[in-house]
Amino acid sequence: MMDEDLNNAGIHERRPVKVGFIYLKDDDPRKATMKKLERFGMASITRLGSARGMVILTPYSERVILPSDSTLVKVRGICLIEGSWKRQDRFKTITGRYARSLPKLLAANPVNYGKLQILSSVEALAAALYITGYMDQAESVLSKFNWGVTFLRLNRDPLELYSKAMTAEDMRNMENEFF
Ligand SMILES: C[S@@+](CC[C@H](N)C(=O)[O-])C[C@H]1O[C@@H](n2cnc3c(N)ncnc32)[C@H](O)[C@@H]1O
Repeated sequence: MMDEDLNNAGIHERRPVKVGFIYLKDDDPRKATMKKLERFGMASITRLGSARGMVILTPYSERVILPSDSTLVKVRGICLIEGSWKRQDRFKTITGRYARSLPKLLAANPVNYGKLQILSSVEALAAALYITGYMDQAESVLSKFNWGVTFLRLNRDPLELYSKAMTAEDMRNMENEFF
């Protein structure tokens, strides 16, 4: 491999996973976690059409995210649905070819602290990044929130284990170990 190719390969490896979000404008924009990441240049609003080509995170997907989705995530990017949990009817039907749900985790954000599965968008994003091997980016997005580090602390053991799951069945068994 030529030096230039090696450099390009290195740059490609270091480039962060692309992060998008479908913005339903349900919540106060000052509180929406994806709007905050947008201000830091770490996420951008995505139209539904483009989002369908990304890995959409939704609790309604029957396919759980797995470590083997790492390349898919790198190539396609991750898309959150930034809407209110109180208006789930609005995002129930949003899905796509690469949609994934997350295994069970605890929320650490002040609105839903300690609740299972009711994650904020940034927590869901960080979990997906962690499970697929992008731990640095997971820490980096959470670092913008003063409770972000608590999410990793609260879920450290399950996340470590989930990041070794080979199959959806493995993942289910692992979830049962914790919750
Ligand atoms: C309902 S919104 C609420 C966002 C909140 N308003 C905020 O400021 O972060 C949370 C989003 O995170 C993702 N998410 C949360 N929990 C999830 C889970 N268990 N599985 C997959 N995605 C999840 C989904 O994209 C979901 O729409």
